[in-house]
Formats: sequence, C-alpha cells, structure tokens
Amino acid sequence: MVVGLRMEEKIRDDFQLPIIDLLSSKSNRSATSKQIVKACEEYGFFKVINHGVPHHIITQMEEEAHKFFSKPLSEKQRAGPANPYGYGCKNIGLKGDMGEVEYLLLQTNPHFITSLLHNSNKYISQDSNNFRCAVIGYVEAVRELACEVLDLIGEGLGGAYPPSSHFTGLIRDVESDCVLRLNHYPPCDDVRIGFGEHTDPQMLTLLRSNGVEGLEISLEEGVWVPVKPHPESAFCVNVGDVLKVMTNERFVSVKHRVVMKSYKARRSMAYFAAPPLDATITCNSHSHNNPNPNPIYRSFTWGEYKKATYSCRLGDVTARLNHFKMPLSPLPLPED
Ligand SMILES: O=C(O)CCC(=O)C(=O)O
Ligand SMILES: [Fe+2]
Repeated sequence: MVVGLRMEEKIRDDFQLPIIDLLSSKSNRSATSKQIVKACEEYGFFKVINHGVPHHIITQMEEEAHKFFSKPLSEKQRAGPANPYGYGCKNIGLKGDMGEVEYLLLQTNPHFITSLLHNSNKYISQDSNNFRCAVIGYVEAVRELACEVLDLIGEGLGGAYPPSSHFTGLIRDVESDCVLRLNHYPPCDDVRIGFGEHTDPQMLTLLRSNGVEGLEISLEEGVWVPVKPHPESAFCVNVGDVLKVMTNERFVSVKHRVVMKSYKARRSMAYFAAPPLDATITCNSHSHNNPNPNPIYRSFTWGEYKKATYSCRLGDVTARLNHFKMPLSPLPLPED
C-alpha cells in the first residue's frame, strides 16, 4: 500500500532539471545569471555545482547531524519539542501535518545557537562546542552561496528591479530570520511520504542530501520529477514564496515533497534564506519582462507571512498566499 500518494500521479523519471555551474559565472557572468533566471521562471528549482562551499565544512555539519540522529529517541526528545525551534519527530509544523521524518530546526543567528546550547532547557549535544562550530561554519558558508545566487538573480532580472544588493542585504542583515533544518528520514521497505508537498515560504532554500533519493518536485498538478542525487556534490536551490512575490510571480516557488522508498536513511540539510521579520516584501511589476503588469500582492512584512504559514497546513500554499493578494477591482456596473 502506498501511503499518502494519489493514484493518478505521473512520475517523469526522464526529465532533465537545470544544473548551473557557478565556475562558469567567473568567465561569463551575464550568461550564468540569465540561465538562473530562466530556471527560476520555469521551475523555481535548479542545482548548483562548483559552488565553493568547502568540503570540510559540509562534512563537519553532516557528521554532527549524523551523531545527533543516531542517538536514542528519548535523548533526541530532550532537544524538543519543535516550537518551532528544536527537535521534532513526524509532526511537521503546528497544524497536524505528519511525515516519516525527524528534524532539528535551528535559527541561524550565532547568539541563538549559543543560547540554545548553553542556556535553554533543550539539550542537543554532549559536545556542544563542536556542534556550535559546525553550525556556525556551515551557515556562514551557505549564506555566502545564497548571496552569490541572489546577486546573479538580481543581475539577471535587470535594471527595473531594485539593485541586486537589495536581495542580499536582506539575508546579510544581522536581524535576518534565516533557518537551518536538519532532516532525517528513516529507511523503509514500502513507499512513504517523508515530507508532504509544500513550497518553502522564504526567499531561497539551499538544500543538500546524503545522496539517498526521495526528493521530488512538481512541474504541474499531479506531475512529479524525482531529483536524482548528483555525483558532484550539488546543492539544490528552491525558489521560495517571498521571491515569487517580489518578482510579481515572474518566478514560481517550487512545489516539492519527499517520498521515501529506500532501505537507506536519507539525510538532508536545508538552509532557508529569509529577511528580517520586520522587512517589507513588495512586489515589483515594472520589469518589461514581467508577464503581470499590475502588482498581484499588497506589501506585507516577512513576519506577517511567517505567521500565516504557521496558521495553515503544509500544503495550503494557495490559501496562505491568497491572503496577501490585492483585492480584485470590482467589476464595472453595466450601463443602462
Ligand atoms: O529533505 C528534503 O530533501 C526536503 C526537505 C524540505 O523540503 C524542507 O525541509 O523544507
Ligand atoms: Fe521544503
């Protein structure tokens, strides 16, 4: 029995998802930025290779995640509950969504990590200094990668958008609300939903896994493309709702999920790049390439949108975004 999958779904195993080689941006920046913008418009998803995140930084974080998830459940629970930060098991979010996943959700601000390890009632690691160094090193490196990608996106979008530093400024801000999520999907001998379909609410997600498959993205309703693990240590990049709104829906935020059907455990690490809670998100409809000349959304703060995501089920993406849509202009009354 396939748990939680609809029968009428199509799986496109043969589909080639875009792969961006960031090394090529050194010799031809403009071509790379156009490639990235095209991927954000068509899929809201691409992989990056030659990304420059040092191997030892990745390995150190993966080892700490491995140590944490290998502990007995009762010990892991001492780092919970995820309200929203901390350890969670099967329960995703606050609205009853369930998946075959364990996770550790961390705010990326170094002060938060330090206080979580030393002053809070949540116990994560016996060697909290190693854990702290691994998280801080990893977060710094992936934030740089997120900024590089956002800079290229800004350049590719062209002059009608705010300078590309606008996007990166939101992420580099000391008050930015970026989050790191470590996921662990236990092995299983049937097919199970690890993480139900959703879009990521933030600006951009940088995701990597231990090479065990399971991630799928949706190209259209009911059509899913399995994301094959990449031999060159790629990062997957998801466009989140905030970037979709900021580009007035020129970009799509990618619908994705994890379906587990492996005898091996899947581990993934997702860095969610988000603005400060009080930053205003405004949609830009002035670009000549924008298919939508009028702003689709009213301005709102990231804090307001984050709150809306907490009050909706994981898959209720349309409902939570609709809440921020401009009211439709009333239809003109027929003349007598
Ligand atoms: O584990 C994965 O590959 C995806 C996880 C994910 O979508 C998330 O944490 O938002
Ligand atoms: Fe996600």
